[in-house]
Amino acid sequence: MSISLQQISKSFGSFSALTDISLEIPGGSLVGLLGPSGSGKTTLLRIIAGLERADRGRVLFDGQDVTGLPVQKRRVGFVFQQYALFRHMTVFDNVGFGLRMLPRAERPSREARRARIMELLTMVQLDHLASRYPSQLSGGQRQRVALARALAVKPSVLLLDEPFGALDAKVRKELRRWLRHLHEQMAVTSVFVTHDQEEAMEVSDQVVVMSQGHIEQIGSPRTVYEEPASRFVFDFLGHINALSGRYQDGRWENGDAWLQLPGNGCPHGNLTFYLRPHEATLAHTPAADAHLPVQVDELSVFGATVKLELSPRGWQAEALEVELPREEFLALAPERKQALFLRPRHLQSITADGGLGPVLDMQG
Ligand SMILES: Nc1ncnc2c1ncn2[C@@H]1O[C@H](COP(=O)(O)OP(=O)(O)OP(=O)(O)O)[C@@H](O)[C@H]1O
Repeated sequence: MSISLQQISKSFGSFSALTDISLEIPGGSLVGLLGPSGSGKTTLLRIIAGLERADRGRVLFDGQDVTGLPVQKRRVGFVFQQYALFRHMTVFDNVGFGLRMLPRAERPSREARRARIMELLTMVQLDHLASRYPSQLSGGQRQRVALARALAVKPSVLLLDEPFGALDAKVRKELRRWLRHLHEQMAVTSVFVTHDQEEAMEVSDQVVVMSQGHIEQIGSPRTVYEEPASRFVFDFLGHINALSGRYQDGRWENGDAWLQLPGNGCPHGNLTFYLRPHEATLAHTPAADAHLPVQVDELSVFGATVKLELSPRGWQAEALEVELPREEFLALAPERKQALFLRPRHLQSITADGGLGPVLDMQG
């Protein structure tokens, strides 16, 4: 079932929560709505569900206008962060609840319901816990029951609002992979809300980045990360280091720090660069084209890349963060408090009006 949102706007009193949102969600895809708190993700999800009415615009399911249809008639399944399972019902009865509530004409027989429930419980790998009560399950298991329950009535659209938000990091990661896998099996059009970049990037076919009630960018995880359409997207997806200074004729300066940049494409005057942590190297001596003295504050020696927190020496910048491949880190063998030199490989310039300017690649 494809979903088409056409020029959706929604205000709460004088506050505009969504402004002119248009979005095409292909049938069978898994779309992540990503944005900071208050950007309108949940409101948009509720409008798709029919739990909230838009002030303007239309919602279409497979080309059919469902704008005026109430939630019960839209065949949507939900999973929320704190999905309250029925505490007095077993896992089996929780999953079967929606099926029992169907109008008599649509309700499957007792045997068919039982088969469907067991099929779903097997799919979420909880068939062995069918007779437990929610209080006897872990948080991750409860969310899997919630998901099985949402899928029981064969929804045409599955909506998930921060489904793993309340769980610890390890369980979240497991459930993400598992949701991806489940989605591949079921191919039900799914929209999920998250403010966690990693989650959106790992799970979604398409990411919709939202800010202040509008869409900043729609694209594959790779596109939004590698080709951000705006400064907001660049900033929001992953950590950035901001290097601000004065630029003239290819040379950028800030206190003792300077860069001799390729080309001469930036406007003279104040100029800020964004630098991703993995797009820089560190050395014991400055390079011919980069003199950015730093001191090592913290090292996080965990996994295939090593994260270093640095502070500038003799120039002004917020604390800097650099990620080095493990071999590069071992060859450099830096220690806390050690003085080193930072060399960017790839810089994104920011224009005076706050937009994205030219990208500069340092030679070599
Ligand atoms: N029923 C309501 N009445 C008044 N304001 C509301 C209502 N629902 C949402 N808002 C406001 O609309 C804005 C968008 O809220 P929404 O819940 O959609 O954001 P969100 O991106 O999902 O945020 P979060 O990640 O914190 O859940 C917020 O500023 C919120 O305070």
